[in-house]
Amino acid sequence: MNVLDKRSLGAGLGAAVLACAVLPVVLPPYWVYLAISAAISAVIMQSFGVIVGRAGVMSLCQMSFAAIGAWVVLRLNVAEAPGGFYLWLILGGLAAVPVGVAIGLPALRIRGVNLAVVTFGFAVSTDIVLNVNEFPGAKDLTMLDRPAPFDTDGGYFVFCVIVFTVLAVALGMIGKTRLGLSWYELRHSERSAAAHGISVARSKLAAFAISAFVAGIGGGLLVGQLSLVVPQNFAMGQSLALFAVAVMIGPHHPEGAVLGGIFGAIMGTIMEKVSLPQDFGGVLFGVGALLALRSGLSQTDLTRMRKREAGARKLLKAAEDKKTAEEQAAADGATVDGKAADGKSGTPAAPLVVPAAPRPAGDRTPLLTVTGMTVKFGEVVALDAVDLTVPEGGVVGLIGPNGAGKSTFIAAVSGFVGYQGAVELAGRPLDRLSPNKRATLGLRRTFQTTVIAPELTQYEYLTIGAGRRLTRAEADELLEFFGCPPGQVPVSIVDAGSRRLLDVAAAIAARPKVALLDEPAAGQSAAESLALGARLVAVPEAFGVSILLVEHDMELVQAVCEEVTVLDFGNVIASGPTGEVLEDPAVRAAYLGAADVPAS
Ligand SMILES: Nc1ncnc2c1ncn2[C@@H]1O[C@H](COP(=O)(O)OP(=O)(O)OP(=O)(O)O)[C@@H](O)[C@H]1O
Repeated sequence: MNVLDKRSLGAGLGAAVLACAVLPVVLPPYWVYLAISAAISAVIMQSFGVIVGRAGVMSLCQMSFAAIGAWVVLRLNVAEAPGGFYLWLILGGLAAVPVGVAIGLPALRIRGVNLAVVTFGFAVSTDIVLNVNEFPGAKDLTMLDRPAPFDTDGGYFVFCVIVFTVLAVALGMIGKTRLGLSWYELRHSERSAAAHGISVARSKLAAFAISAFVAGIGGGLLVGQLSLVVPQNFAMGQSLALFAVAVMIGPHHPEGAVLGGIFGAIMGTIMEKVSLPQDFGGVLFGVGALLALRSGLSQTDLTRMRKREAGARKLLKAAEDKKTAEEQAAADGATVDGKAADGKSGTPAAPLVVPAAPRPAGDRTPLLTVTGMTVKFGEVVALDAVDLTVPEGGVVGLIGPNGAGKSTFIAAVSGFVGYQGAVELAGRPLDRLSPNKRATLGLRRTFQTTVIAPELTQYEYLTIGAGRRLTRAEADELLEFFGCPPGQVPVSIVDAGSRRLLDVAAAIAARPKVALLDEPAAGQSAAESLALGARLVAVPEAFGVSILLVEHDMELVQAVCEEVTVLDFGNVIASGPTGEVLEDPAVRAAYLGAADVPAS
């Protein structure tokens, strides 16, 4: 846990203790009652925080999960089950979990508005079922008695704050795990998550399960407040209003959940005081949610990000100063291929090195073997029986003009696109495996368009990529090796070129057998591209990772790749040692144009 987290935890616990000590004493009884409602709403908000705020799933049925928690608590109360309220509360949360998983299943195939409709459908069904079947104890008014010492309103407020705090700490800890970080990645790009070996299905279902548990606890707490609940307490309109608050405020951060809880609980009273209809509060939430959806970030995300960015800019500045000094020293001593580094903002020191000479292919063991790879998109034959091998410890290139099929090749080999043919990694056939399974077996890839969650720091992104918690030293070594900004710097202020390098670093962090890199030099200056080349050449020895490089930058390809395969209209038109292939008249004619090929 870093210093910032400890500070936030201290501040959060301090605020909770203060609220418990002061509010029940100074507030009039009605406001203490409202404070309980706010604390319970804050708990339910945390369930939105997991599924909406972190995983980015549009779930409109959280109050239905809360209703399940409430139903179980009341049922156990009527049955006078052993264990008492505390145990019943947990059982209510647990009872919501399988339902959460069941509702999460459609999320594996559909997303966005369609998924929102499915979850809303569940909310409507729950509404109907609840209205037809009363809650246990409603008929004969079997009320729930709050347990001592939390039996007074003031005491129950303290209990609700304790439950909120325990959940907030637990969710904060989950948020730091790879599962928690993967939710942020899912929110922005499911394919990136899969490429990092994350099971999208498992990760989404876990988010549904945990959010349902938290909502179930919230429902049970509501029973403790009201002694008996009615269907209207869990109406679908409630889910909608709280969803809007969640999107607007961002309850995946505790301060957002508290704010959301307070808004949710007191908005009605405020509207009444200013003589506006109560529903007007919902309209305000809806407008706020629309604004947040447009920017893609909630209010607490933005506030936290600004804070983090302010601190990180100093680190970036220091890195830039260091880079300038290194460039100056290098410029005093030598130039690279006659070109000067351009000092692009936000990119830290890229060592100005002359690229390593290509190494002979030798008789190395084939590590990745692709045979007869054919991919068709309708009438378009994107790949036609392509063979390619990446040897152990090798860096090989895949080049070709725009539309030749290079990205399709990477997509097919990594399991994102269906194909005919065979892919073997270290002798193991991969053809029936999903992208995330291929990734966990040691086949990583990067994308031409890099999508990295801006909420993450670079350290956190490396953790996702590595599939395990890296030591600070390991992470720093990787970032330095690839010339990325310091690890604490949030992705939100890292420039596009550096994000690509970070993506490569994250792929290598997992120490896969083979990394498929799709145009990693795009967005880099000429000097940065050459520096990247020197790094890629060193990757097999430094990290034990072989590389397939897709690039348009011929100087980089020539400097880095011992062998190269050329595609044109999905067909291999040449393959072999880089120098020979680039001299091939067929390659020059079909693809490069003589003027583009640097003399070797
Ligand atoms: N999802 C898709 N649906 C239909 N056609 C596709 C799809 N993806 C790629 N293609 C087609 O397959 C062919 C190969 O495209 P691909 O993106 O693999 O080429 P590329 O060599 O990576 O090009 P570039 O260098 O521009 O990235 C192109 O004709 C492209 O239009």
